[in-house]
Amino acid sequence: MKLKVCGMKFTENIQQVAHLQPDYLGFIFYEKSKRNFEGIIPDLPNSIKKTGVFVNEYKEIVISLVEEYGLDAIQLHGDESVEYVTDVKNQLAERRALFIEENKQIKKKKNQHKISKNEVEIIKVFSIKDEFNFNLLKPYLEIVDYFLFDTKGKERGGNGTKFDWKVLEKYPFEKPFFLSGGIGLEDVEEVKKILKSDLPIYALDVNSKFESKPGVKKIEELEKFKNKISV
Ligand SMILES: O=C(O)c1ccccc1N[C@@H]1O[C@H](COP(=O)(O)O)[C@@H](O)[C@H]1O
Repeated sequence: MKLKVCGMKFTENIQQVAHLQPDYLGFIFYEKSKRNFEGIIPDLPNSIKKTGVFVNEYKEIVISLVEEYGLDAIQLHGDESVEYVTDVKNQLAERRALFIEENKQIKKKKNQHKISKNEVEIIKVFSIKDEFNFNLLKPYLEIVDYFLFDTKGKERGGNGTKFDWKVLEKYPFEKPFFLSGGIGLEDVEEVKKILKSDLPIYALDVNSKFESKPGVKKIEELEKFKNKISV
């Protein structure tokens, strides 16, 4: 089971969490969030996918932050339409092809912008309250790599509350998804139960339930969680 730790903010804390070797580290690029990221991402092992979280952001800004930070994945956490996601995906692919071509010609070892080794993964978020119409996901199936299910709440994300995972029993697709929304150490048994189901859960996404304050993750608790879910 993959693990994504989201809402990273401070260098030392990022390095400590990276030491636990999660599969994804999330950086929120959303000014209204208490976890809005503005710093420099320290060097991370290649195994950790740097993920930018965006909420209805201008496409140009998404693309420029992907390049500035060498993001491996983008998590679209707003009301991004199929057209929006398709356009971002195409633009990222074009920029990548151009970058590779330029790099071949110039044979420069160092470039102004970083680029991920692989194509940028696209994770589209849908927030769930008590029920959900999974038909809404159909048009996204061809475009996105993963869905992420979070809990609908007052804030766009990081509400720290769980939705009723029973809703997922009606998930009709094979497309793998991230399970998110208020997951904490106290949920280990319930998490283990849902992981035994036939649902294509690809990763668990944790955030505010492992914080001492917004953006600061509790390392020992994260380590315990990681160990418990990987047994
Ligand atoms: O955490 C935030 O502040 C945030 C703001 C805007 C969009 C997404 C945000 N976080 C994402 O919310 C989910 C669930 O977090 P939590 O476990 O309920 O705290 C997670 O995917 C974060 O990426």
